[in-house]
Amino acid sequence: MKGICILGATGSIGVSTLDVVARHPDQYKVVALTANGNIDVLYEQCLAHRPEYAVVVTESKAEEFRQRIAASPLAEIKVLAGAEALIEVATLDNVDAVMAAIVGAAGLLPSLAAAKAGKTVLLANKEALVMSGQIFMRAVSDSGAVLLPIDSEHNAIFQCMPAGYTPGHSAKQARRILLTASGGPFRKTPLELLPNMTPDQAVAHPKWDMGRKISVDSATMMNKGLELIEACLLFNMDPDQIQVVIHPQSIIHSMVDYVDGSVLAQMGNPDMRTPIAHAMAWPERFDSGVAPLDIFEVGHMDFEKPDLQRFPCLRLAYEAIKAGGIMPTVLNAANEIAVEAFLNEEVKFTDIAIIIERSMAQFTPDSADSLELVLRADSRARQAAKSVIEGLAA
Ligand SMILES: NC(=O)C1=CN([C@@H]2O[C@H](COP(=O)(O)OP(=O)(O)OC[C@H]3O[C@@H](n4cnc5c(N)ncnc54)[C@H](OP(=O)(O)O)[C@@H]3O)[C@@H](O)[C@H]2O)C=CC1
Ligand SMILES: CC(=O)[C@@H](O)[C@H](O)COP(=O)(O)O
Ligand SMILES: [Mn+2]
Repeated sequence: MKGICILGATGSIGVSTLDVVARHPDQYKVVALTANGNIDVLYEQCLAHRPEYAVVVTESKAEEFRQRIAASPLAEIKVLAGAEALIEVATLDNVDAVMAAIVGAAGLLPSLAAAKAGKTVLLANKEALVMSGQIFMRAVSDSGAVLLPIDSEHNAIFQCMPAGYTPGHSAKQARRILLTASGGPFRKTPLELLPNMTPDQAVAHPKWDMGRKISVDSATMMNKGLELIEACLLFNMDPDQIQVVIHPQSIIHSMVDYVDGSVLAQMGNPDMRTPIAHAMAWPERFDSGVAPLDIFEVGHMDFEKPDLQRFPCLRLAYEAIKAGGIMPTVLNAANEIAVEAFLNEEVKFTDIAIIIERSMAQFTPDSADSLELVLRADSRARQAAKSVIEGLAA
């Protein structure tokens, strides 16, 4: 029996993870669940899964949650508050696996703590890896942690790697990765209409049901930019070895091209329970609840080159990873600020790329060799992006 801690339990990945956990009560026991402030969903999850710990990051919500728990049949659950508590539960002795599913930079410190503690890290929180890069990968190799990709493309690539492959290493006979992308909701939208796209239109992903931030990232294709950087780190490849391919059906979740000309692909219905179950059962397999793929229903599959004029965020991500140093951290931080402003209707959809580009222009690719340097770059980039937004509004 493995103990699991789910960071970001109340989000889209967290809910899918608990769905998989519920199918395998003989293999997984929920030790800890965490939320930022969504205590209604957290309460229902506690009722269903009876964790030892529940963490609510927002202090006022944590107090409300404590009172609700105390007056319920769940009184034995220990309720912790604040961001420090995320680290505490991610490193508990009886936690074997940590699902890193907090959105954005807020997930970095607990995910990194899990890696340093030698846990099996099920990594959905791509922003944590993009912003910390080699620091994260070194923490994994130094501690002997097991790092398993949850992001559908990276999980697919991992499945297409040779037997015995460990993330972070080169697979010598693999010469290229074909990283698939749906193209998002605006793949065919006339360019002149893009500035008018609303948050509701941007989060209406054609194939995947996800949280709001990653859905906007898919619409700008910054999601693919972050995934490009994630793939360079996880599979030890140069950005030039990674070809982004728009595949609107989202049935192939990525491919690996080998030196002998073989191209291996992983396919399946677009449902995150597949990569989650794959990683949770690895190196075995177990049921995810996902229906078998109806290949006749799929009928045919299309592939297109991404248009960098339509998707400037993808170009910015290539520039950031090629520049190196703190630039991926800056890219990620500026994107988080820009997406938040867009979701709050403070800036236009097309301003997202402008904000990131103008923020990046204020930085040089200085060293990102320590956590302190990364956190400082993250904070400075957020400030830069906020100043750009003020400039746009003026
Ligand atoms: N959704 C998907 O299909 C996929 C997601 N991913 C990645 O997985 C991660 C999670 O995505 P997704 O589940 O869609 O996101 P959601 O927005 O649905 O969920 C985010 C989770 O993080 C919590 N959270 C938000 N802010 C904080 C904070 N400051 N401190 C602590 N916890 C916080 C939320 O808590 P609360 O509910 O209380 O606000 C919630 O549990 C992202 O990094 C995303 O890129 C990767 C591939 C696919
Ligand atoms: C499910 C998943 O892994 C997402 O990251 C997905 O890839 C988003 O779709 P896009 O290809 O549109 O970014
Ligand atoms: Mn993905």
